[in-house]
Amino acid sequence: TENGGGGGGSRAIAPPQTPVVEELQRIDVNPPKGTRDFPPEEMRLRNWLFQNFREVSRLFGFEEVDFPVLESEALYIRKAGEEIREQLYCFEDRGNRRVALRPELTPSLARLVLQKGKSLSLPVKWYAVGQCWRYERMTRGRRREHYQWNMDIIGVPEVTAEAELISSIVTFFKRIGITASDVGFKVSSRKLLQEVLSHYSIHEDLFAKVCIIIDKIGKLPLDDIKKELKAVGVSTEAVEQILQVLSIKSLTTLEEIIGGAGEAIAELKQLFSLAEKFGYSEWVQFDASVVRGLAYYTGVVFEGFDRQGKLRAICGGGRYDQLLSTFGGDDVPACGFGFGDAVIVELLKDKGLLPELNLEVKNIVCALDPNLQGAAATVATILRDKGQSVDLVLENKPLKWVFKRAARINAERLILVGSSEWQRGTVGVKILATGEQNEIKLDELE
Ligand SMILES: CC(=O)Nc1cnc2ccccc2c1
Repeated sequence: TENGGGGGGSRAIAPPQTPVVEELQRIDVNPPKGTRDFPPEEMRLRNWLFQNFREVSRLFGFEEVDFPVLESEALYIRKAGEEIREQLYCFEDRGNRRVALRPELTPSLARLVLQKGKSLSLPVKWYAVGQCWRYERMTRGRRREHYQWNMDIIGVPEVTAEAELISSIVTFFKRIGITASDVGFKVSSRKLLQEVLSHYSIHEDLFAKVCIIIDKIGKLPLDDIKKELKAVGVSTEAVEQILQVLSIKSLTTLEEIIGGAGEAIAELKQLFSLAEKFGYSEWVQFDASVVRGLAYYTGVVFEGFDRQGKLRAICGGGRYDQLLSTFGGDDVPACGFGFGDAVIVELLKDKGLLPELNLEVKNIVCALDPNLQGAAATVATILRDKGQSVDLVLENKPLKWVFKRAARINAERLILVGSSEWQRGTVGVKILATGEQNEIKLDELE
């Protein structure tokens, strides 16, 4: 054995064991329930999507960050009855620590901001593209993982931050061919709800719970919503008033009902005026029913929706000014969004906008007889050192096989290493699209 068995001594040599041939069960070749593999074609689409996420983040001057997919469960223990909490993919590790596969990226980002503390100069503009997890009963047959693009601005209290974030998503949509007639953004503010609740002197700490219940409007019968609201202590009158405010679709109507004195209206007016200046007015609309399903939002909230109403929300985000302080940090304003990799692909399919992405190899290099395999490797390296992609044929294959492979990998050129050419320092170059073939000196190959 490599590490040298113990030799010597008078010990008898053990009789050879009849090798125990385990019953070699074929493993399950499918990935775990609710998860996906990314074979080449799917991986090309995912890379295309992520390259667009990253290019937009670059255009907006954001820096990329990343965090472990495994986090302390404590990051996600919020008592507002969120679905994301019910479906937490959590467990106790061998060190008896309560850990979780992250269901979202924002808490990790907040943790890193706190970790960096005073060494960070604000505003911080960070983005991340990461896999997020949930554990839900497979009865619903939904996925247990997806990738999210997150963009966050830490340290800016004004709604210019939210306007900037929405602009970045509009920029992304435009890059991939989605227009304002395909999707829009419903925009509101949780401060509206806060004003209504405080008008009914409903205590602050009910606020998050009420938001989570209200986020289920459209997913649960209205009666269930009313029951849940009453169960947490909202009076019948307050429930009616809340539902009435939530049905408002115009800022002017809203002002008539709750007056223009509050912060919520002022911020929303400023946001819509900024939308004008950014040039994405036709993408955004006020809709008081948007509250989003995460407990930590405190102000403006928004979500991207498909105007045909066929799909779930494409993306969503908002202001979370208290999250860092709930983690024990200073009061630092923050806002951000999450953009999942699933609904957007369904939308692109519906709109016929999925890109045609094929493997592209410039050269396929093959030796015309086995003792030229080394020469072929030399040619491959010359081309690769020039930055050209090469599929080097690694075994002695008939030309018929090589042509078939060349077609499959979309090779532009076939480089043939033959003995008489090699003797005179040349190779055969066949342009596969036209069939044109020339003999080229090795040092003139480009
Ligand atoms: C449409 C879809 O796959 N949604 C999805 C899939 N996996 C998740 C995992 C964690 C949190 C949210 C998730 C959401």
